[in-house]
Amino acid sequence: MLPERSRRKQIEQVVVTAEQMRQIEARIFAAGMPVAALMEKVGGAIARRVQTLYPYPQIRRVGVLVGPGHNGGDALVVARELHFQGYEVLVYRPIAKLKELTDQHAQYVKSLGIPHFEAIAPLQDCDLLIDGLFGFGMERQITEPIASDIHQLDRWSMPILSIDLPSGLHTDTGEVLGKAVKATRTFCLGLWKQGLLQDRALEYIGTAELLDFDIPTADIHAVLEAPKVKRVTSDLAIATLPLTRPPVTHKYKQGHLLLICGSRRYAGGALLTALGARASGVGMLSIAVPESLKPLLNAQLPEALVVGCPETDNGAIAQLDLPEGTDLESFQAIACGPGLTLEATPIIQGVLNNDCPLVLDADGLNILAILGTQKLSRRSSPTVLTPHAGEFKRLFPDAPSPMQDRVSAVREAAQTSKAVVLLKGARTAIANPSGQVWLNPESTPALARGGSGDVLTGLLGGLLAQATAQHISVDAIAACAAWWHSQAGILAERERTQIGVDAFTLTQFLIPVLHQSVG
Ligand SMILES: NC(=O)C1=CN([C@@H]2O[C@H](COP(=O)(O)OP(=O)(O)OC[C@H]3O[C@@H](n4cnc5c(N)ncnc54)[C@H](O)[C@@H]3O)[C@@H](O)[C@H]2O)[C@@H](O)CC1
Ligand SMILES: Nc1ncnc2c1ncn2[C@@H]1O[C@H](COP(=O)(O)OP(=O)(O)O)[C@@H](O)[C@H]1O
Ligand SMILES: [K+]
Repeated sequence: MLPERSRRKQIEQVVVTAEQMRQIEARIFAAGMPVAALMEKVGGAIARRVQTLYPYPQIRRVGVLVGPGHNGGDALVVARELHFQGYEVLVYRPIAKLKELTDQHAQYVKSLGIPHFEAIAPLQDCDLLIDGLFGFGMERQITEPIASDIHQLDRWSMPILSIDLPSGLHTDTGEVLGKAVKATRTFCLGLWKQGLLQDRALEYIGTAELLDFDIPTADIHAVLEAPKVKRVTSDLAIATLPLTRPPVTHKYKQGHLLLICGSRRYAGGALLTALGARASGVGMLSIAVPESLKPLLNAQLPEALVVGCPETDNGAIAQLDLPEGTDLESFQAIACGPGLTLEATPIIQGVLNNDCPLVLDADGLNILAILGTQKLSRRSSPTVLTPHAGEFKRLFPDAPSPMQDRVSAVREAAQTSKAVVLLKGARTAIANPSGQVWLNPESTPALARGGSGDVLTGLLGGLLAQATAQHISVDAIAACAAWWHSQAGILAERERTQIGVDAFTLTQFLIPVLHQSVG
């Protein structure tokens, strides 16, 4: 038996599809756990949590939405338990034919005098709704009259608690199947369902939490073979950070990062990338910028080695002018792209042909889209691409749309390009060429602001440079950078409101949030 804390840490990292959850459940039932006993255990846990969050008598009237499957069965157990705790419970049951176990619960609940309604209107005056219409068995579009009834819920103002996932969402892709419940809270049962970590599901989920019901870890491992989908938990990210150094070391042993960024037109991008890199703790930071940006960078980052490069007429880098005795392979990592403009194409060609771990962002990606991602498969060092959805579509026009199933999109992009791909968004998704996917579970729309991606590029470059000697996988480093970046956004939002998180401010929260997270 794993100690509770360690078990909790492990299961918080696991992400499953509906099919994987079915297989895990099937193993538990085959081993002898009665289905009815598990439903009782799950329903009981939900009911206890409801009583904590929505205590009687502040909340008196609870409407329970019951579907035909075991999601509805769970909801009926909750209905019964809340009834015995004094709540006034009403059941909405739009589908008459129920699965056997669900039907038994429905009969018993009815026998207790809890009213059942086919229409939604009688639930209008409830203080709380519990949504047990459909869970991971949701398999087709929601049709009338249920679609209109769910639509009606949007006009009501009481909180809605969804069991497992908001009814109407596809468990894996987060797609709305016709119409979906907009929950205030979601209690995800047992293991995180992949759909809850997809951008397009976010406005339906509300505050999500995992309700553990003691799935044996052996069953999880038996079903989830690598490559897996993992949630980037704080524990995972912190374990990847270069937090402690050996007592005897020197700056070049702590990684040397080269940033190549900026143009006369986009000076700020270079600065934000550099400030992100600074926070990473990288031992040595070199920054190649057009000559005219050198004074700005020197003034803001006195510790960095700023390399002023010859410029094109428009103020882009015309060629890299590295110091005598230095070439691109002298660095542990190179990060380039922010603010370069398309005139820097020869520079990108140069870094692609070199053997050094590489992060490409912004114009680096726009140039790569023109050159073609096939170029990457010839590289012997790792490449990380950090596109937002627009850049992603230009780079990978044949991949699934990043606006839809982001897990499939990022996985296919990494497999075809042989790069680690970090697809930015509300829930950033990262994949490596072997199909491993990481999903960053927490962030804030405060980050949807010009320049915040540049900060991530510098931060990631700095982490990559420090990790090259440590044999940490590049996708784990990218996941760690995404986690750190969004946690800084969350802290900055808390202290400064959502509109107070400009990209420069974000850089100022990278170290405080780390300090807070690692204690
Ligand atoms: N055995 C148990 O007691 C456990 C139950 N759990 C609960 O069971 C749920 C999964 O149960 P089920 O597999 O029964 O599936 P669901 O309860 O999610 O729904 C399946 C039922 O809905 C019907 N259905 C699907 N889409 C429909 C649509 N668009 N319109 C009308 N009907 C539709 C199906 O024909 C089926 O009868 C989980 O989400 C969870 O709530 C598990 O979480 C924990 C273990
Ligand atoms: N709605 C959102 N919720 C959370 N994070 C977001 C959201 N929108 C954008 N972000 C994050 O903000 C950053 C924006 O990066 P990017 O689009 O490259 O902007 P820029 O190029 O202006 O720096 C990414 O890290 C992305 O994940
Ligand atoms: K549900």
